[in-house]
Amino acid sequence: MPQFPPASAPPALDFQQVRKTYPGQPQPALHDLTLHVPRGSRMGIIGRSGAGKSTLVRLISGLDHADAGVLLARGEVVHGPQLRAHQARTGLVFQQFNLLAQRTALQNVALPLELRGVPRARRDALAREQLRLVGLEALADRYPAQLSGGQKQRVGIARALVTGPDLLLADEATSALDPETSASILTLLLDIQQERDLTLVIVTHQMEVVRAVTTHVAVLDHGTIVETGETGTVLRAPQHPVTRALLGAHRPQVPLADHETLRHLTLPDLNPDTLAALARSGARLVQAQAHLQGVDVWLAVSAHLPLHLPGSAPLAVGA
Ligand SMILES: Nc1ncnc2c1ncn2[C@@H]1O[C@H](COP(=O)(O)OP(=O)(O)OP(=O)(O)O)[C@@H](O)[C@H]1O
Repeated sequence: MPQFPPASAPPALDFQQVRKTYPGQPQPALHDLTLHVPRGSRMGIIGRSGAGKSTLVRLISGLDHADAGVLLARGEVVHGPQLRAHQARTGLVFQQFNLLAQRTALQNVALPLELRGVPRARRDALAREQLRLVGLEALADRYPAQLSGGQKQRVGIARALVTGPDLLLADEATSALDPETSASILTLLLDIQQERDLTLVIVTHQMEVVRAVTTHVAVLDHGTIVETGETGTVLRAPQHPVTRALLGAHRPQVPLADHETLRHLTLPDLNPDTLAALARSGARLVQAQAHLQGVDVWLAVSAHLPLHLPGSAPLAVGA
């Protein structure tokens, strides 16, 4: 189980009743948005297209400000002089990498230090250290055009880390990558988060990203958080239709008998007892995928039988 600081420690981020309306727009892009990101957590923020994810990223990163409500970072209001301090402690990883084409990998990573006036020898040493951390030390002198998508993202991550942030914000960081590269980048982010004890906020439209790495999740829809909680809990028993729809996006296409319905569950594991209990309940295992929170299973269930699993009350059959 992940360890979090005592409840008295201020959350890494605390949004209270935040609203943001773009000029000329009748509807706010964000409204009544309340969100707590515990320190040391890995928070996934998920939502469909247009839900407000990019707007939220802009507020968290301090690139834009809210019209109403309060945004606290590490217990302090992000406003005025605090904004700079917040930005200095927040690393950003982007979907399109945002590397400068005319700079080498090393020079890209060193850029935030250069902007802060760190002397060259020192910034190059620090940038090289970050490149080593992401496994790219040997490619330090290559230009972005000479790197693969995954390598570019590793450079982007090294650049985000070079100033020593305590909060890392990854905005659709794996959306432009193929599944295998995406998995390796998520593993890297997870390793770094644990090694450096960072708070990681991952904004994504992909539920599999949430499943793979997060400890907590917040579901954004029409500019507000409609469901939030520990990832395992939300995945096991999603309460909001949007969460269920996002989870159901990977519903396997399998033929079902007339008396069967397809049921999705997240189980702590798939041990022989669980498998035997599924068989006794007349449930047919259609698909199983292991991830950090447990095992995601799709079952074909006989509509007239409740599901009995070890350690849980009988589960009604439903969508
Ligand atoms: N600069 C802008 N001016 C006016 N309206 C905007 C602007 N940026 C976003 N919006 C609107 O705000 C709402 C939220 O948009 P946002 O880009 O934050 O959503 P998103 O969840 O990031 O979507 P996507 O996944 O498609 O990128 C949408 O209705 C969008 O049309």
